[in-house]
Amino acid sequence: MRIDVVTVFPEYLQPLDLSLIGRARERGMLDLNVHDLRRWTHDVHHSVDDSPAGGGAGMVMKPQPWGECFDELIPTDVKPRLLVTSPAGRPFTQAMAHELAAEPWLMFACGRYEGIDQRVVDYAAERMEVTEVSIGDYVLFGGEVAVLAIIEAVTRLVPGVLGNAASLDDESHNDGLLEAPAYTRPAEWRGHEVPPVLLSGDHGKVARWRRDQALLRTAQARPDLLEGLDRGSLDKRDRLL
Ligand SMILES: COc1cccc(Cn2ccc3ccc(-c4cc(N)[nH]n4)cc32)c1
Repeated sequence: MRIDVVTVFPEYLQPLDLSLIGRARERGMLDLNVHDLRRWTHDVHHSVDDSPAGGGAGMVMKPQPWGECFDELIPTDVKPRLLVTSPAGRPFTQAMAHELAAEPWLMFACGRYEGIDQRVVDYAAERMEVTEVSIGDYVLFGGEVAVLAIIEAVTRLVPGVLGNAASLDDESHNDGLLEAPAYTRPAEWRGHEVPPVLLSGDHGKVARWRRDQALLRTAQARPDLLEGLDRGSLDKRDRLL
């Protein structure tokens, strides 16, 4: 998978040099490149913003650097899927993470200020698939933190990036439920015990306990997820809960 990120703060994306994503890049599983948008500016101040048309507070990212960036990075015959993060975007979910993990080439445009001139999105949409994405109903300073979150969620689904594939099987949101609580050693810590079933060695009982905990956690924290659950995925025991 190829990923390109365009930003005026390339140093914000340095965490992508670390840990499992960093290892996957070293191993050639991810072709991930971060580009400084100011590379496509020509004035002495390398300016990327201008006053908002129609007035108002703040500044807006001007279209010219973005257009020249696309001209250089995107050939005529092969197009990436362009993701533009925004508070007004489509909510990012685990389902979208799986959708994006199937793409051969993703490009992320990180906005700043009050956002990017809309014509950049409209121009790009004439040439490639563009999706505006939100990671939550709150407003960040810019797109970089959202892009880091999305890239983590997407790349951990790319085969080989996450060492132990089993980790993907029973994680939160994978079966539509939140994950059961996790424990490790010691069996007792400051008066808190590991639930005895987890030390029983009975894999059937452990699986049942984890399923029950996942359903209870989901019902408590995210009842909305239960509404969307395919009833067929609930077995008889589930329905008793
Ligand atoms: C566009 O509308 C805006 C209005 C006021 C401020 C800002 C700040 N800002 C600039 C670029 C940018 C990109 C993404 C986000 C963002 C995404 C999520 N989920 N929260 N915040 C915020 C961004 C934008």
